[in-house]
Amino acid sequence: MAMRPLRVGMIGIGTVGSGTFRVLARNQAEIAGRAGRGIEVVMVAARNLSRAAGIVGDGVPLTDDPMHVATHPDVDVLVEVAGGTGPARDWVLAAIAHGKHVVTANKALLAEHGAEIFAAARQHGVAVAYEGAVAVSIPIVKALREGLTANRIEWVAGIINGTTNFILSKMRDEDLDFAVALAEAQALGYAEADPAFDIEGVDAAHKLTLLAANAFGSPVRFADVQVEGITALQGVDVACAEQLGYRIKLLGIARRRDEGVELRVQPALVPAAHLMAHVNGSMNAVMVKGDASGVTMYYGAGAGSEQTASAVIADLVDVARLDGTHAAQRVPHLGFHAHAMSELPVLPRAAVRTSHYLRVPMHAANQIEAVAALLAGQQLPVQQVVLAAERPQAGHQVLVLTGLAVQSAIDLAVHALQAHPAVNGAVTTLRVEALAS
Ligand SMILES: NC(=O)c1ccc[n+]([C@@H]2O[C@H](COP(=O)([O-])OP(=O)(O)OC[C@H]3O[C@@H](n4cnc5c(N)ncnc54)[C@H](O)[C@@H]3O)[C@@H](O)[C@H]2O)c1
Ligand SMILES: N[C@@H](CCO)C(=O)O
Repeated sequence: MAMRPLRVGMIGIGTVGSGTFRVLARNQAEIAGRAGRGIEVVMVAARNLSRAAGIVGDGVPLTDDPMHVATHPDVDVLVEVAGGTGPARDWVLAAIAHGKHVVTANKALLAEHGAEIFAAARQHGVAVAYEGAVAVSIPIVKALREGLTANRIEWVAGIINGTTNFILSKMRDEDLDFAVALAEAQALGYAEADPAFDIEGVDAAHKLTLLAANAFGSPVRFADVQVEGITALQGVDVACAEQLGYRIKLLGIARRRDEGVELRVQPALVPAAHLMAHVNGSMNAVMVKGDASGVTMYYGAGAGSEQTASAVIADLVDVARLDGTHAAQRVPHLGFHAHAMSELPVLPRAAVRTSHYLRVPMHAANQIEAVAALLAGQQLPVQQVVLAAERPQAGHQVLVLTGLAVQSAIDLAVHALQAHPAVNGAVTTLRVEALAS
């Protein structure tokens, strides 16, 4: 006997919701063939009901009350694609309490309330699936949680925000102004409702929180992520990085060290020859280093309507296949079973060890020696000290690439440089990431 369709209640029918509705309808037969049964949207909550009707047609009941969908007996699985954290937490917890599975693309919700939501889901034996929340079209949660389960994961690093990568690419390739590039990303549906989440690195930090938990078996720890966005990044550094053979990318990095884990989102220099340097526009890429697998790399769209729908629907297919199994027993929400998860100390900023780029503005030309002598006195491992190419308005600049050094040593060197009479203004520092081993 054919199984009855999986009945979906959806909250939000904007960029992601409308894409999900469209792809579910277009690929109905393939999706049902994979899921073992049909997947039907039976109810949608929207703010603007007439706009929603234009997307879903007459056949799907609409409401402006999300809680009605979250708790309705005809709904088997709640798809939360409205965004935000406060009300979304209430809807999701209500759905779980009513025995419903949840699929969400809302990384802010899970980064902030994941511990509570996953605990509730375990208690009620339901799934909370969130592939669409991280690097949308790339099945990276699945890769970490299922494909790489043999490994002790050493690090995860990547470009995990489409909007900022789009802006950086436009600034570099088309010399487009930051604000114009951001407006374009918003018009294309890539940016968060509040784009400060993208450009300040917060969205990438939300995603990194979920990746790190799946990689290391540690609870979601958003508050511990060191977060730096791209708003303070200057065009001159993009050009100077190019001169040195690097490109600047906003990276999320979670790395296991002997003393603890690094969790950080920062603009960083990546070697121009590295694959990561060639991830452009709204594309994302994630690298994972496992002790057995070695380095693996995943590439795909990082934002967009149907690109995110692809992941949301994959989660729905997983739910459709559960068929009465206790969801958290089949695949734990964060890759590890709850009893096997453990807190890991997070390294403070001062203890993070990487190579660094320094741009030192000088009063006069040809003052490389002054900078080199000062850095030698600081016992900083220096790999390269060169003059920046002449740029009108940029003044005289010396560029430095260091070897591996902890942040506290860099801070001391910058302090000393700042006090040097030959130095003319603020020294800029950025991390350099080899992303090699
Ligand atoms: N846009 C992307 O590329 C993308 C990718 C991955 C994840 N996400 C995440 O997916 C979620 C939705 O993003 P989006 O881009 O589709 O946003 P959106 O603004 O395009 O759509 C959200 C929709 O939800 C509706 N909504 C909000 N609050 C509501 C409420 N109380 N009741 C009924 N409807 C409500 C809004 O009116 C809007 O139509 C967010 O959590 C976002 O972070 C977005
Ligand atoms: N605003 C997000 C959407 C995808 O999560 C981004 O640009 O990456």
